[in-house]
Amino acid sequence: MSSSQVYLKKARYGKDKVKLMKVYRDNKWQTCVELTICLTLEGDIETSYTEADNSVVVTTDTCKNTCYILAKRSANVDNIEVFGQEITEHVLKQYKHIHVAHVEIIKHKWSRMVVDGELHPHSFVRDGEDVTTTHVTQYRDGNKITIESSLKNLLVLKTTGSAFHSFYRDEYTTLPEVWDRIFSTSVDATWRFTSNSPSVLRHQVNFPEIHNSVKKITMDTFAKDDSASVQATMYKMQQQILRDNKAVGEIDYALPNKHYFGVDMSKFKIDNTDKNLDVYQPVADPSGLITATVSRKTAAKL
Ligand SMILES: O=c1[nH]c(=O)c2[nH]c(=O)[nH]c2[nH]1
Repeated sequence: MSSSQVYLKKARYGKDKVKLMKVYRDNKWQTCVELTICLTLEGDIETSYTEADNSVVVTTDTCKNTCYILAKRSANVDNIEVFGQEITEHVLKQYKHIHVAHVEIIKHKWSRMVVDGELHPHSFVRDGEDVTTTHVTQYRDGNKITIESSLKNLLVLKTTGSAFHSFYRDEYTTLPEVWDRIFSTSVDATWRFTSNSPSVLRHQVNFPEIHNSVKKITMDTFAKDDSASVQATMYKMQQQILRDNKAVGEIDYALPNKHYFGVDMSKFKIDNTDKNLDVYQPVADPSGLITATVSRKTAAKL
């Protein structure tokens, strides 16, 4: 293939899996924040690919150093959307040929320990594999910024209060209708903010409060809803989140339906059905996968 037939359509590079821990010390009380960061850059970098011109390359090692140095200076490492913006703003100010900065941050969970019935000042426990994340993208063009944040891997289960019946049936359908089943899922929720004003996003949105609200609404709705299906329960979560969080423009959910099927004990003349059903087989795969995006008809007010 001659070189005239191809062109560099897209290019983006940087450092992934930058692991970082910051400890804030306030007299007796200490707080720790553990992050995994991916910082990637776009801009006038084509010649590094097409002409082996490294003069335009801000090294991936520099990207890593930038994360550590800004973490050292920042009072906001815990507030991942704001810390992400601090990094994107720095990159666009420092490197005039870089036009888009992406920062993806995963915040790992360290919850304060309760020891002898009291919160401990400097000991923490990983009490769940759920994480919060953000992806901040800042563009030189128009000073535009987008922020997409998530709650991931929140594993939940309820032993009743979930049914699934009256679904479409044809000659391919074998699933029995159920009025009472186990419902378990691993929540993956992603919500978006968009603004042409980075300073509005930075100063007028309480990002940690929104993370807490998404988690609380997800768990409250999951527990309280008399679920007709994963689809219907999910939509209730999304509606409530948009109702309570005016800065959020749109929210996606992806909920795997982690099946627990009753074990067939009829061969042993044991009734493990209906009211006698209490032994289940968790089935890792295949799992259902239910997704939806719920958006505002008019843009979020920011
Ligand atoms: O809540 C559910 N939604 C489905 O679409 C579905 N499909 C299925 O087999 N079980 C379920 N459960």
